[in-house]
Amino acid sequence: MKQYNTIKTKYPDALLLFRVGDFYETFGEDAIKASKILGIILTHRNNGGDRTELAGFPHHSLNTYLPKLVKAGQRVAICDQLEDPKLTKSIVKRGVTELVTPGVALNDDILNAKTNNFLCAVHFGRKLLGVSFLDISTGEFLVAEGNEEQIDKLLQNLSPNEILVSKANKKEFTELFGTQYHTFFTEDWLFQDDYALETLTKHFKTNSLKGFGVDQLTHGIIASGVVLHYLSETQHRQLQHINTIKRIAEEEYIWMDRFTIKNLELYHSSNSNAVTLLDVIDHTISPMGGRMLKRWLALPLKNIEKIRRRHQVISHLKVDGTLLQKLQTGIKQMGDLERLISKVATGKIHPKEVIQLKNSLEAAIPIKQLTTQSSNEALKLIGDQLHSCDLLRAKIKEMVNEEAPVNVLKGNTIAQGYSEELDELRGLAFSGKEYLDKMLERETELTGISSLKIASNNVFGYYIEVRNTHKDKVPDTWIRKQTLVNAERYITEELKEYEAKILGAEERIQLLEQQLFAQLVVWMQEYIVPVQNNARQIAILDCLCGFTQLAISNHYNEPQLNDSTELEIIGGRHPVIEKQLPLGEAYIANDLVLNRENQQIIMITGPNMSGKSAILRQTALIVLLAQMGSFVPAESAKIGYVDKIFTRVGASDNISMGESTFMVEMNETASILNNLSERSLILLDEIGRGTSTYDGISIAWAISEYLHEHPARAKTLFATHYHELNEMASTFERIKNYNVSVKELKNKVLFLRKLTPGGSEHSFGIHVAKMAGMPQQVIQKANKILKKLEKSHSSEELTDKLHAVQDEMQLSFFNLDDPLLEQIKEEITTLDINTLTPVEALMKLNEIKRLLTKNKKASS
Ligand SMILES: Nc1ncnc2c1ncn2[C@@H]1O[C@H](COP(=O)(O)OP(=O)(O)OP(=O)(O)O)[C@@H](O)[C@H]1O
Repeated sequence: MKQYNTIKTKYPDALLLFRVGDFYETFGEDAIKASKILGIILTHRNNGGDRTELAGFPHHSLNTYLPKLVKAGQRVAICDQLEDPKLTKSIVKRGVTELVTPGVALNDDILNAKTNNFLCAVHFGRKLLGVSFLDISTGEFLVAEGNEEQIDKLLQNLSPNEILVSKANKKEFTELFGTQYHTFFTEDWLFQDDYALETLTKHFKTNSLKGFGVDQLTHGIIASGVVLHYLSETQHRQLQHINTIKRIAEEEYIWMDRFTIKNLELYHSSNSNAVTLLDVIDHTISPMGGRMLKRWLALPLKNIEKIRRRHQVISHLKVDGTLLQKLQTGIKQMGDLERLISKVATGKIHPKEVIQLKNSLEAAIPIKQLTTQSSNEALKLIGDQLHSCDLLRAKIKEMVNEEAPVNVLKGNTIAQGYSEELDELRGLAFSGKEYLDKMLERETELTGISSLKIASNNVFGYYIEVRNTHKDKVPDTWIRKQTLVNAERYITEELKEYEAKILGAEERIQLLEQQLFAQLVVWMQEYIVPVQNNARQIAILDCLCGFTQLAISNHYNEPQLNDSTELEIIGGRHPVIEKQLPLGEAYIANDLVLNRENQQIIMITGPNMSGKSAILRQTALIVLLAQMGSFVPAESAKIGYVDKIFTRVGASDNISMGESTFMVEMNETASILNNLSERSLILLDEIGRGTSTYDGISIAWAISEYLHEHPARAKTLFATHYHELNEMASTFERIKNYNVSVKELKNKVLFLRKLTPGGSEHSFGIHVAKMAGMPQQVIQKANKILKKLEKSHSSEELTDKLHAVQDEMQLSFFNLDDPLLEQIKEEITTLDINTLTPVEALMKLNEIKRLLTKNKKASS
């Protein structure tokens, strides 16, 4: 226990698995936790009067229990016996050989094949935050920096399994990013620029980080340094596969904030059973392809050329079905190249996996041939970049047995014919039977005993057994070892010698196989870079083949990307909803045009359940799919590439805890209005409905007007129940009204789901209530109340009032030509909010106030 306690104090935050003989034991608090998580029995033992809890499991079950502990969010320190207990008289030496945490895992049972397992660190700088992501199982190492929103978005997109934050920023981190992540709060001193730079340059064996193009990211570098430091702290020191660090070049990708990622249900859904976009579009067949697709979804491109290249490959493969099939057959035969080669680097690969690696590389050969011969440039490029790894494959073939076991100690790993010494020893060990048969024959003849038998047991090894009837014929040189009822067992000098030779040979074989295998693994490390590159090319190819499959099976078409700012979708569909409809029900396709000239904002009205949200979301998803490089669920689509997608859903659809839901809605919307660009696509779904009708209409009106008047003229779809907003179209030239049509049949509503020009008169909420099976009395009463209300608050009255306000206020900020207001506008627009402290902001406000009051006094 003294030894245990000394080791435990070094790992206070981890659950310590303490090897005792054939068991891993846990004590005290750890035992209570382990027994709960693993469902193993909790016992007690008295320890010099103190009662200690105890729970353990057999050491060979580590692979079963460890993943459960890590998946439950535990950091697990594995403490092993560092010497052979037989060779020591005192207490056996023990030490922690690995610290497994949710973000640092190499074990296949912990990892999810199609998902990266990122360890992340977030550094809080004075103005910016730095972030770094590292997947030790694949070798990817990424870095970025930005404001809270940008970091938040990256965290959402890359879903790290563990985040390291300095203790000093614990509160700040939880306030900004919530509590949904596994976090580990580390010592503050680690977050230092010089220490980080030293850690990184030492690892990469470079003088600076210039070569990686990340030397300017001071905060990102600090975060990256912390991540690398953590790896050594968790006893991971063989990291040759982490050979580069890449900046996440956010400016190259569509910007989506976290609300948008959530609202569009790209890869998570608030309802865990719901189907996400990823579920529908993922037709990849290799683990690395699956991981790549997630990355593409998180980071859709803006570069038209790059996007087109992906589309061209899909067009090509769609026509050449045989090529597609052949490529996919090849990809299917591959293991997880990326993770296999990482295991080579970390020295954790086992013989069977080496064979898998070889077979995977072999499967790449026909793929290389097929693609290099292709007339498609992008496919040809993939082929050219695939490395055939001839030497590596040949060496594995020569050295490792095709049927090699998982555990090298099981023997038969090194192929026959590779090592003369090994072959000789094997001959000796395996020719034993023949040797014993000969010995038996000889002794039978010499002694004249016909029923002699040679066998072995664990107690005294090889023996000769003589039945009692022949006892008296036994030579004097034999030594009696055991007496049975009907027989006696003897050993002889020759048998003992033979035994020693065999046992020696077996031990030597084991040692030699281990040595040779270890040498091979070290030799294989030369191939880390080419194999990693192959994995990347195969991942890209897998994604593109998957997109082709998707286009074929779901009838997607090629979108036309251009650098205009216009969006024209003909016959567009929602990729997820169309797959969910009951059998026989067809999804109704819709056309939609948005541009900055005459149709910038579309107000979509229509009853509940008519399909407003579906149109909004499908528009964003079609753009997103197109810019990921996929075909789209539409007859045709012309897309002026988009650089930001914002979506906001009215509060009652998006109930969040704690903060007022309306407040949340307004916060979210404010951040859109502050980040508009000419290429933004904005989807507002029922914004304003979280408050009273008048409040809601006023806010929705003001937001739409702001968007209309803003010089960016961002393309916007606004779904709303407030048909009063239809009035805006008469004043604002780029606002157009549409409705999702329904047909009224004798008090019933038939959803036509067609987007048609023009506004709609009322909301049909009561019809939907009726459809939902609300009792008849409730429906009748609601109808009566509605009629009364409509009489007393006619919506015409309301819209007249709105017009009056409009004339009076000339709300538009941008049309004001008062020189003082011009000056204030100038002041405000040139402010750099990012660098402003709260006090400076107050002072600025005070200054503006003074300007205004001075002006007022002067004019009075
Ligand atoms: N074009 C379509 N073709 C077929 N079914 C559709 C279509 N659009 C929507 N639906 C179906 O109608 C349901 C309701 O659509 P949606 O949520 O878009 O309505 P909504 O008008 O936004 O309703 P609410 O105002 O109540 O939020 C969808 O879940 C889907 O099942």
